[in-house]
Amino acid sequence: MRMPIVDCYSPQAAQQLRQACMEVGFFYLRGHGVPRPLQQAVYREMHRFFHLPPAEKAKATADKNMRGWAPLYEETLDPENQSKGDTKEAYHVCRDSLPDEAHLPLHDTTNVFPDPAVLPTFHPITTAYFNAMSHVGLHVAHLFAAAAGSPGAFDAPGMFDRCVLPPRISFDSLHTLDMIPFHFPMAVLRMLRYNAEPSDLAAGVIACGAHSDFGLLTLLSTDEEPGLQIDYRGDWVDVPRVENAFIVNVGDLAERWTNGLFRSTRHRVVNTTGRERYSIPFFFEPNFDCTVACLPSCVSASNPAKYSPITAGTNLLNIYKTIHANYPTDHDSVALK
Ligand SMILES: O=C(O)CCC(=O)C(=O)O
Ligand SMILES: [Fe+2]
Repeated sequence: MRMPIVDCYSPQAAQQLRQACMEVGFFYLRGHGVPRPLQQAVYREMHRFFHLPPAEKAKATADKNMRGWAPLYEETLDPENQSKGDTKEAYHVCRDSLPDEAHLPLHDTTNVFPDPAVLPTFHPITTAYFNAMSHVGLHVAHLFAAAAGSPGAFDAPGMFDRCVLPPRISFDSLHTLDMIPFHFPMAVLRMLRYNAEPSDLAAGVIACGAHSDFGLLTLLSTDEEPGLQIDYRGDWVDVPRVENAFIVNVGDLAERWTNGLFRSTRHRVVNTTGRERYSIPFFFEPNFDCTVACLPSCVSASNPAKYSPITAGTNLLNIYKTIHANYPTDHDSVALK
C-alpha cells in the first residue's frame, strides 16, 4: 500500500484528506508550518523529564484527569491480548479550563508540571507546542468537514467554539507570548517514552497495544525509531517517519461523524529494535459537550445513520475507564457503538 499525503494548506487538501480517510484512515500531513526547532525542543524536554530520578518524576504524577506523568505499564490499550501494560510511560498536558467549564469531568483540575526549579523550560515549551498543534488541528478539522461534504459544519455553535486563538506561533517569541495558555476545544498533548524492552507478541508484551483512537484527529510526531504499524485490510503495515510531516489519523468520532465513510484504523507500536523510542501524539477534539451525530451529507435513505449520537466528552470518559489503571470509575457511562 502507499500512504496518502495531504498538503495542509493547499487548495486540494480537503479532497486529498477525503481520499486518504476513505481508503486508509491515516496520512502524512506536509506543509503544516510547525517549526522544527519547536518540535526538537519538546523532544529535549521529554528526554530530560523521563530521565529524571523516579522520585522527582513521581512529584508530577498524573492527577485524576490523567494530567501529568503516567508511569510505565499504566495504560493497556489492548487488554484482551496483553499480559502486561504497554511498555511506555507518558506525560499528558491539556489546556487550562475556562471558568464556566470547571464543573465538567476532565476539566476540574489544572495541568501538572514538573518543578520549574528542576526543568525550567518544560512548561513554556510544551505550552508553545500545544498552541501550535491546536492551530493545525483546528485547520485539519475544517478540512475534515469539507472532506465529508459538509464545509463549515464545524463552525456551528457548540462544536469547536471553546476557542480563544493565539496569534501564529513563532519559536523566537517562545518565552513571551507563547507560554500563555490559550483556549481551544479539547486537546491532549501526549508525550511518550517507550522503554528499550523488545515486544513479544506471543507473550502479550507490546510497546503500545492495538487500538483505534477514540476522538476526532491525532497528529503524531515520532523520533527516528521504527515501531508504528497500521492495520491495512487485515495486514500490519509499518509506517515510517517522514521528515517534515506529521502522521495523522482520524479516530472513532470521525467514523461516527461520517457514518463510517472515514476509517478509524487500528494501529499499534511494536518494539523490534530493543531501543527506546519517543513519540508525541496530539489529540484534537471538539468541545466536551459537542454532540457527534452523523453529518447529513453522509446519510441518505439508502445509507441510514449507523451510529447513535454521543457527546464527545462521554465518548472520552467511557474509554479512559477501560484503558487506564489509574482512572476513577465513578463517572456516568453511555453505551458505545
Ligand atoms: O507512539 C506512536 O507512534 C503511536 C501512539 C498511539 O497510537 C497513541 O498514543 O494513541
Ligand atoms: Fe493511537
